[in-house]
Amino acid sequence: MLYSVGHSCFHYHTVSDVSQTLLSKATYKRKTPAILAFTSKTWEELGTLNQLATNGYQALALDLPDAALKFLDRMASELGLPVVKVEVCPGRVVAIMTWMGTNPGLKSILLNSHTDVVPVYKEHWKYDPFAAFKDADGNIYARGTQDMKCVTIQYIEAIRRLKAKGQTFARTTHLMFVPDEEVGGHKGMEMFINHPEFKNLNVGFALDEGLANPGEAFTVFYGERNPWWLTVRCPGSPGHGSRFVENTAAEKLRSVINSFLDFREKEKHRLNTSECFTLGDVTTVNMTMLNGGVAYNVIPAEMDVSFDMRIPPAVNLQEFEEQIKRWCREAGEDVTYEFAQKHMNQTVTSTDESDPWWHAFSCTCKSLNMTLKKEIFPAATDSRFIRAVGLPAIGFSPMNHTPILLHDHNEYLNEQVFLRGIQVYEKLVPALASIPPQPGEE
Ligand SMILES: CSCC[C@H](NC=O)C(=O)O
Ligand SMILES: [Zn+2]
Ligand SMILES: [Zn+2]
Repeated sequence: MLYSVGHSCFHYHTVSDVSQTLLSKATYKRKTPAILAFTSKTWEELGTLNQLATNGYQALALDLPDAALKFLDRMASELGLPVVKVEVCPGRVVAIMTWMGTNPGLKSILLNSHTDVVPVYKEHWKYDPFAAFKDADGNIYARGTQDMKCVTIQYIEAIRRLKAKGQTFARTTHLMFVPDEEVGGHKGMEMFINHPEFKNLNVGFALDEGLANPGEAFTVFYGERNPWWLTVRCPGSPGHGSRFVENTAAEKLRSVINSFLDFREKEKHRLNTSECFTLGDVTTVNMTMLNGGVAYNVIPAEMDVSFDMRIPPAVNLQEFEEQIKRWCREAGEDVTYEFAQKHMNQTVTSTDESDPWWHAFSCTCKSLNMTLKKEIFPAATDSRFIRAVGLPAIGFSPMNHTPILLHDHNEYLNEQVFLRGIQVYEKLVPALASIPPQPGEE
């Protein structure tokens, strides 16, 4: 499932990925790619891929997004499961395979995975990142081995084994495959979660992706930090580069950068000095883009800086924004900020043993001698949309003894770890799908 765009040999898996890179090419250079890439304007401005091709961008293999859906169709027919497909946005299809329970009135189990992956820097890979090469140690190298093709296939193979054994369960299990996660889920899960077809699924509990754990334990995620992406605009007085002009954009910019990065240092220190903190427990701030200036000797009328911030659920978001406002005020006159992403939902999923879903999940893992580490997910997954509508969701990718390599060069997963993961779902699905009716159900 690749888009190959001529001129460069990157591989893309969503239209947004294509547009995001094209935006950084000449015509759109003056604008901020990451911000534009999340507005509907982007794609309309760019036109269709055919138009791009006539403008010198050769777009190849455009039918390839269908390849994932064709693959899923084949899996569904092998499993003997019906598939429903919903085009949530033009060209963005959510596919759902449904294994009906014997008591379909009960809330269902959702096994979610995303079909897109992030691009690669091919030259930094030991093997072709789209060939799934397995080395002598059984390590399978490919983009998506950890994020999250492994989980998709583990779900499918677990269901295949359970069905082959002739098992049935009271609750229905849905396998859902969504596009767009890697670029924010706005044209995937965020759209679908409010779609009548989603409500029809009658979901009671969801599993979605997590992260590898380099040690013996398995990490499970019961909440996520909220992503805030913002650009701070620093206007100032222009003038000749040889003079001491008052009220310059750069002086304000310096103050803004210092405030944000001083805070970054404090949070880093908090993380490094506390035994019990993980990345999900502190706020990260990274300066990711810097814009401004037209010539060496022209003091610019504006300079802008962008930050990627990730805020734990326990932080008071109103107070946090007040702090940002203060930093802007302190930087000087007319310093403003605007959000490209501002997630505000701080719902976390219960991991109390009295919660029937968590109880079934954790007891099953215990029975498999798995140690679980409960954490807040440091980045953002589609689970945040599931939790935002009030449904419990656990982020879990059964990979222990595995370095965290998602989005990295040479992403790999060992076949033994992968195969064990199938066994894990082979136990988890029956446990979850057999939870007896709860008060208020039926
Ligand atoms: C703000 S939406 C961004 C979603 C993205 N998810 C996966 O990497 C992330 O950067 O966490
Ligand atoms: Zn992912
Ligand atoms: Zn990812």
